[in-house]
Amino acid sequence: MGENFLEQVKGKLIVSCQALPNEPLHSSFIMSRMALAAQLAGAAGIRANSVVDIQAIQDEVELPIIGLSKVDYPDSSVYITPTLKEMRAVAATGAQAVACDLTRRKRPNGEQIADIVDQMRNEFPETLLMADTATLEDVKLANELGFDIVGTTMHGYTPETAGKNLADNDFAYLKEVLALSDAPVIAEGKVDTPAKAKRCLELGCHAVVVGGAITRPLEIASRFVQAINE
Ligand SMILES: CC(=O)N[C@H](C=O)[C@@H](O)[C@H](O)[C@H](O)COP(=O)(O)O
Repeated sequence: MGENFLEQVKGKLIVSCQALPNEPLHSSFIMSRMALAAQLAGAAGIRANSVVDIQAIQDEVELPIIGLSKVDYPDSSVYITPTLKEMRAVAATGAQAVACDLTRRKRPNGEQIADIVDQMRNEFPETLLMADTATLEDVKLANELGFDIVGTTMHGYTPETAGKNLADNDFAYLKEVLALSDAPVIAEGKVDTPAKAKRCLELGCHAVVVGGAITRPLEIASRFVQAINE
């Protein structure tokens, strides 16, 4: 299943279809239709949050899925598939890959990522593991733990990387990730134009994930309103 996923998305677009409870499009049905639009447009994969959304999307489209589960815990700022419980639940949907936060922040319940990875390899040997990283140190950790895919998902979204944008200086940070990572790199996070997506692939990324610029109309409309009001 895993190898096949990497083949299917190679050099292609993966569309992230996500809407949290506080967002206007929060609905598994709507996310499944977003995924259908992505499939009709020629995207090669979907990234989706929560077991219910993943299942709705699986019912609607044929595309392979990177699944995750965003959960807030009081004792940790890690929220993307933070514990073994969410990892198992997402893998059990049959999603081809499971993504989790791989920043070096403390995880909920004192869980250790190395233990989570060991357990997942035992229980779900077919499922690919994607590391959502923020820094080069995180990429090194992904190498050490043998993650199958490295994503730049958290770059710009941690206190350490706040204010940074993947596209800065013609993707200078992404180039460093590509040089360092043992695993195929998927560019993700603030890739908000077709030209940027194309550039990520030209630089050697295995695939590129685009989310908000395609599937978050509040974000898209706000950019227009802002530009007009400036
Ligand atoms: C930081 C975080 O929580 N990122 C999440 C990860 O799954 C999603 O909210 C993003 O939409 C996704 O990474 C795609 O990025 P963008 O929407 O910028 O194209």
